[in-house]
Amino acid sequence: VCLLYEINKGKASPWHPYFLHLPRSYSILAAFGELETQALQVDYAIWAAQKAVTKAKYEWEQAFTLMKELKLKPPLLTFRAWIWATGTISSRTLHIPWDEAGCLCPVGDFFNYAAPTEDPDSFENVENWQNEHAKDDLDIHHSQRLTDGGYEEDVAAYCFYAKKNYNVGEQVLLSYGTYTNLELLEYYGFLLEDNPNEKVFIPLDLDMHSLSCWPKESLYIHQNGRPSFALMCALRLWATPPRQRKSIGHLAYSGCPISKGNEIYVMKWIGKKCDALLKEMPTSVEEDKSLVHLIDKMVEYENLREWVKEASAVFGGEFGDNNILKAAYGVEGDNELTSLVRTKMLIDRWKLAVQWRLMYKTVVARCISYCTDIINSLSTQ
Ligand SMILES: C[S@@+](CC[C@H](N)C(=O)[O-])C[C@H]1O[C@@H](n2cnc3c(N)ncnc32)[C@H](O)[C@@H]1O
Repeated sequence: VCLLYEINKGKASPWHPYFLHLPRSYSILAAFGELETQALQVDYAIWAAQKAVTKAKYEWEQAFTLMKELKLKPPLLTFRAWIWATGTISSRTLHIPWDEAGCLCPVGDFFNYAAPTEDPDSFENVENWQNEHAKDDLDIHHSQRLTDGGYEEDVAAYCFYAKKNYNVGEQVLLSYGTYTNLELLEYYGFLLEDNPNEKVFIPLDLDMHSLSCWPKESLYIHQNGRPSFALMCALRLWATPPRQRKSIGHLAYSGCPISKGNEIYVMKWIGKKCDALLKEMPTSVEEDKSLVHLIDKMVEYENLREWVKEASAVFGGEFGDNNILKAAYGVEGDNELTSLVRTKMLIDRWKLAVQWRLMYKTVVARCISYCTDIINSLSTQ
């Protein structure tokens, strides 16, 4: 509300020059329509998008009376304006200790994102703990200075630190935190093709959850295809006959294989599950790759209809019933320019959704290879 209120002041706002440089739109999940949401294809991602839209609508409705009382101009009262403000806040604010809303920081928000490669608190880094602690003790001041940025009271300024030596002309990147691709989409409206913090969730049976004490969010597959520490523990325990679970449960919880047979059983289960998951998907990895390529090629077409015609000859499904055209041209009262801008934004979001599911499937496929390798190596031992 504060941001829209300030925008409403136009040139009279001291923030006006900054506002002129802000993006016109965001591809955050809350901006996803039905087409892009369904294009995610995976249930939990679809739910995340639907939840983001519902939450934004609810918050907009809650703020509406106040915004009317503040006499905001009608375009600033719309849901689109609300999504824009939400996107600005979620993708550009910096953390400050005295206000949970964070702050907007002109110039400070110029830094693009680079993923941190290691989460020091993660269970996945168990082997590194000892070394890390030793290093921390020796080098505590140094490591503190290696934080990317933060508000520093002594200088009353937000300070940023380069975490490596950059060459002239090289882009300086900042870590905003550890995010999966779905989280990056939700808060920032982009994703990384190579995200070391990606987590892929596969459907598990109820008893797998109830057997172990691991929270649901810890049962996932890493970007490199390896099942997470907790997922392996939970499945090893689940694959152990109930009467033995108590006596050898400690092995599972410490992350050790229980037996060769148990390990092969678990790997086979994950491999089969992943294989079935890929087969159930409406499109394959290869099809998604071609679709991303085709979307990129779209800029070469002068006319969207022409492009859709060609694309629907290659792909049935998503182009069927002229979904894209309907979504792009379906808003009454749009002039040609508005319609063009709207279409471009829609296609941007749609591409992100296709990229997201492609990454999901790529990780699932990597997991199948990982499981096969383990099974092969255990079988020959
Ligand atoms: C705080 S701004 C960073 C500067 C940004 N280029 C700008 O001024 O709009 C955050 C936004 O930049 C974009 N962004 C940041 N890092 C990115 C990356 N690694 N790849 C693609 N887009 C990125 C996303 O749109 C994100 O919402």
